[in-house]
Amino acid sequence: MKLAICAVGRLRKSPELALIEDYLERFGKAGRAMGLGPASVIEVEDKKNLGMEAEAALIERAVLPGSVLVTLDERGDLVSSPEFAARLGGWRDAARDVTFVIGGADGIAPGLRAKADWSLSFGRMVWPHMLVRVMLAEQLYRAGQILAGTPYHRV
Ligand SMILES: C[S@@+](CC[C@H](N)C(=O)[O-])C[C@H]1O[C@@H](n2cnc3c(N)ncnc32)[C@H](O)[C@@H]1O
Repeated sequence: MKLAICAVGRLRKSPELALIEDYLERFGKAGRAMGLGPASVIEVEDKKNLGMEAEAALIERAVLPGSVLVTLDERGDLVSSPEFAARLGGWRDAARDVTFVIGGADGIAPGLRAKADWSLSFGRMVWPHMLVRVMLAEQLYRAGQILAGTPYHRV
């Protein structure tokens, strides 16, 4: 099962990048024995600044073929970490790859949002897209730990 985080904009060397790399590496290592992952980051960049629709076209080209399309959106579903883990486990059991899409400064174009299989919210507040990448990477690692039954996740 492959996972991709498809995001708008290039993340340069930064504390956020270090966190993302760390969580995704740990997720990949722990997930190998469970058929979870690996997870990679695919960055798209609208160099001409043509806006949300142009970004959406770039994102659609980068989506893993045949994958479950999940948009990260403050208007999406609010779920607990165990619920998120259960979804991930279900996709794994169904042999589905998953692409998570994080929008740029203007968000995700409505047309692309309408194509999503699921929309996930990290709360009703709007977070900077670089932080959303970090939060998603951590939740993937956490989900792997929940599915593995380790004590990392405590309620
Ligand atoms: C700065 S936000 C853009 C917000 C924009 N006003 C909009 O209408 O979507 C950039 C991206 O971060 C993600 N994001 C921001 N806050 C989020 C939240 N609470 N839950 C899930 N994703 C979020 C979304 O993918 C969003 O497109």
